[in-house]
Amino acid sequence: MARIASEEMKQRLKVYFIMGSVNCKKPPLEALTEAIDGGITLFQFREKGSGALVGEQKYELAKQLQAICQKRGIPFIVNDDVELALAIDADGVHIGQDDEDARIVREKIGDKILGVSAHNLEEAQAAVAAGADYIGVGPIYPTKSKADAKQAQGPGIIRLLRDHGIAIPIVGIGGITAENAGEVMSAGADGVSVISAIASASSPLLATKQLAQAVFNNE
Ligand SMILES: C=C1C=NC(C(F)(F)F)=NC1=N
Ligand SMILES: [Mg+2]
Repeated sequence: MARIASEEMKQRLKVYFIMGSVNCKKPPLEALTEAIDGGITLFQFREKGSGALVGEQKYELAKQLQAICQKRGIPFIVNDDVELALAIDADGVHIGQDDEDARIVREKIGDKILGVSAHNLEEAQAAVAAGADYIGVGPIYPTKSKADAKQAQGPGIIRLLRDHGIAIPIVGIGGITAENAGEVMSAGADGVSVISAIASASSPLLATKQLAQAVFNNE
């Protein structure tokens, strides 16, 4: 299997749903099914925060969510946990600046998708050099989903990266909703990623449709 092409990565990043059991109003399997029906293009399993599952329970939930994604042709990305990603043969991993070094992770996962969080130009340049397939840039707006989130930077950070020649696929993250997704895309992002906008919606199906509409109206 070869590395994912940049163009395909950009298409996959359009409507990127990130979720774990602690984020969901509905049962996780239901929330994911509705999000897929609503048009997400990529999924990340992020089992993190107080009350998150660990060990066997985390493994089982990952397998169940992965099975739903595989049936519907949605790539399955695992956050942080490279060993879990390898154990279940996930489609990729996402790592932050405080996780394992991106170069080491790239060696471990071969041609699987590698996403790296970046908060500034230096981190973005380092992620490109390490062989990332995409970078997650943010938090764009204030977020409640990540307890240790950095200061929100606004969509201008994405424009700054593009103006400084960062051409790698970029997904914005942090407090993104159907209302502000358009300006994130206009700033030069290839897509938007969300947790609570879909996971805590009373209708993840409707929330996803509205978010997808905002993204595709501003491609
Ligand atoms: C902290 C994160 C930052 N960005 C992303 C993504 F949207 F996938 F790029 N995922 C994360 N878990
Ligand atoms: Mg991390």
